[in-house]
Formats: sequence, C-alpha cells, structure tokens
Amino acid sequence: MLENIVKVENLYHKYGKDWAVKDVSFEIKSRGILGLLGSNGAGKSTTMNILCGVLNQTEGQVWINDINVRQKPIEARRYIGFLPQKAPLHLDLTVDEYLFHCAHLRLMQPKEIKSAVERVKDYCDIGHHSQRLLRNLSGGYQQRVGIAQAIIHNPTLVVLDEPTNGLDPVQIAEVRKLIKEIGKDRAVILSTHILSEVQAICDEIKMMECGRLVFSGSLREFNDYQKPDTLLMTFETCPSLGELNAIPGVTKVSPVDERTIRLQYNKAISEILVKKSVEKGWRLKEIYIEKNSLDDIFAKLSQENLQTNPV
Ligand SMILES: Nc1ncnc2c1ncn2[C@@H]1O[C@H](COP(=O)(O)OP(=O)(O)OP(=O)(O)O)[C@@H](O)[C@H]1O
Repeated sequence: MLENIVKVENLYHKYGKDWAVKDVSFEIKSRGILGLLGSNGAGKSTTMNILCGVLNQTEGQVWINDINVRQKPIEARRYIGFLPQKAPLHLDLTVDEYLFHCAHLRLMQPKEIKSAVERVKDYCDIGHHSQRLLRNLSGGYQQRVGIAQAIIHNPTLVVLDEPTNGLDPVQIAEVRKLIKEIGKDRAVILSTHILSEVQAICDEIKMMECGRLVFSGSLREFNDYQKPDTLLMTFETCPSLGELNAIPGVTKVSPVDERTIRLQYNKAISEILVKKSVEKGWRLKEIYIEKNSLDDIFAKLSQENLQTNPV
C-alpha cells in the first residue's frame, strides 16, 4: 500500500558555497493543500524544484509516491504536476496547441490526450479561449493555463510556486478557488510569502526561514503557536491595579481607559478573574483574549530561527 505521497528526508542544497536548504524533512500522506510559507530567499523555490526533479539536491532523499525522484526522475514526474514561479508558457502557441504540447511532454498516451485537454480546459474554465494565443490572455488566464498544464496528466501531487504572484485581486480570488478545487482530489503544495493566502486556502502550513523548516502544523496550530498572554477586560466597577496585580499568575496590569484593563499573565487565569469579579462586585462586562496576528507569529518565528541558526 502507498504510504506517502511525498517523503523528504534530510534535504540539503547549496549554490556554490551557500546553503539554500538545510536539513529539511517532511511527509505528506493525504490530499489537501499545504502552504509553504517563507520570506524571500527562505528556500521555498529550491525545495520545490528539488521535489519536482528540476534540480538535483546536494544531499538527502525525496520520494514521490514511493519513487525516488533522483533515481527515477522520469517515472516520478508522472505523478507530479509543477507550475514554477515563472510559468513555462510558450506565448506564440494557442491554448490548445500549448496543452497538446504539454501532454506530449508528460508522455501521455496519444489516444488519451484529446480528452485530457478538454477535461482540463473545462476544469480551469479556459475552453472559451482555446484558439487564443497565450500572449493575448490576461495574467489570470495565463495562470489558469499554467495550472492546466500542471494537472493535465492527472498527477497525485501538484506543486505551485507562488501561483497568485502578480495577479490583481479578482484574478487572485479566481485562481485560489481553482486551487481549492484541485486540493479536493490531490495533494497540493503551494509556496507563498503572503500570510492571508495560507489563511484563505491551506489546510496545513510549513514555514521556512534561512533554508530550514521552522514550523509544521495546521493553520490553527500556527495561530496558537505563540500562546496568547494578554487579556483585555472591561468592568462596570473597575478594581484597583493593586488588586489585580495581587492575583497569582498576573504579571503586568496596564489601564487602557477608566473601565478597561489589559492584563499579562503566565498561567490560565480567566476563571479566577471571573470568580473574583463576582466576589468583589467588579461587574465584569467583557473579557477578551488578545491573539497575535499571523504577521506577529511570522516575525517571531523568523527571529527565533535567526537567533538559533545565525546566517
Ligand atoms: N540559481 C541560484 N544560484 C545561486 N543562488 C541561488 C540560486 N537560486 C536561489 N539562490 C539563493 O538560494 C536562497 C534560497 O532561494 P529560493 O529561491 O529557494 O528562496 P525562496 O524562498 O523561493 O524565495 P523567493 O520567494 O524570493 O523566490 C537565496 O539566498 C537565493 O539567493
């Protein structure tokens, strides 16, 4: 039985003397969308290029559908669909000509090609542009054609490198919708440096910084990564700062206005605060856990990694 759609083991890559990817390991066992998040130069494209057999790694192993990509690249590529950062479009071909060309490159059986081209055109909603030259399509439609070539051979894994880069907001929304559809039947890895992109479409997140994986988990785990440590509380009868400071677990008390106070804490204290409020007649009106924004988490993870692994 197939165990992993993707297995990456101790992957390293260097360009000249500089390591771009350092000791990256992970597995993907099921369909869905994995967001590979990281700032510019983090090592995302290098990792994706290695996964897709476009670049040979310096060290480590990659298997796609249990096939070693380095040892059997042609066989492995049957299961991989790839849209690189710069879509490999031949602008002087029509949509149909280009998709037929890609199907041949993917070594599809000639008798399957016509129906596969029709299927992906339908899926990516580009059928009405079949006879148009690629150079005359909008950025959004060119990107759809790029995605169509990546799925024409029905791969198990689809790798999309910054697929919404350079698109306008309407095109971004349409391309994201298409990617979500693709992720229902296949494993999709998409790279981005846009946090809202992973929130919008990804089920799982891996974050890279300076060539290393610094986070792996669900979107929820990513949001919870940095435990909230601030409460915003509004009272009808505001207690004194000293009373709040005396509660075990409270580390800092700062007034926001005459009825609202921000509390920092180092252990779970909401229940204690609610009880105290009833006992002392503070008439607690509202209690709100302040969460870090994804941007805060992103900055913190990047910073932590720089401190542990200086460049
Ligand atoms: N062909 C190359 N030759 C030399 N260095 C390279 C090459 N390609 C990438 N690098 C370097 O390797 C590091 C990782 O680059 P990579 O493109 O993988 O990062 P990335 O996360 O995809 O960034 P971006 O979002 O900017 O594409 C960077 O420092 C980059 O300058």
